[in-house]
Amino acid sequence: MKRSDYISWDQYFMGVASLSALRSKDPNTQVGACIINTDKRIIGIGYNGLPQQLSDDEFPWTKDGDLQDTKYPYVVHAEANAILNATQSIKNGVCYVTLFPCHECTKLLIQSGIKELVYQENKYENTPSNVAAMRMLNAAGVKIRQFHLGQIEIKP
Ligand SMILES: Nc1nc(=O)n([C@H]2C[C@H](O)[C@@H](COP(=O)(O)O)O2)cc1CO
Ligand SMILES: [Zn+2]
Repeated sequence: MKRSDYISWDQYFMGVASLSALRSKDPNTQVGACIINTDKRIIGIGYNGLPQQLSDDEFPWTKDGDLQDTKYPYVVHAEANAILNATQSIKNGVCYVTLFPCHECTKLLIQSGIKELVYQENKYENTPSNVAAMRMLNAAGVKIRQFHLGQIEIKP
């Protein structure tokens, strides 16, 4: 008889997104994203980090100060990296992300044809970026749902 305690699709894809987030060098917020196609195949993964060729040791990771002295102008968001890393069109795909997307990534996701967004946390709920993102996702008819990974037991 087959095992009954295997992980669900949601746990699997959010698990991949969470594992990806562990690669982030951001000391404050680590985000991971995993995009799947309509066949439930993973077609793009990403985490928040600097563009390639830029040194994680030479650019700032701070939140405060003049914009150019913070991480904000330099970091590529997890969702943007997942889109850029995609091996095929993400049209009609689903994006699993550990943190609700910002307004900029939301535009990229909508424009790439994502039809569903599954997020885990939403620690910036009600900020202007979050409200704008939610407005665009709703207007574009993207299905939005929250999914908490919870504890996954890794067994042989
Ligand atoms: N959905 C997201 N994907 C992301 O990759 N990020 C990144 C950008 C920064 O590296 C970090 C947020 O930094 P902080 O302001 O929480 O210290 O997370 C942020 C969000 C939030 O909208
Ligand atoms: Zn973003």
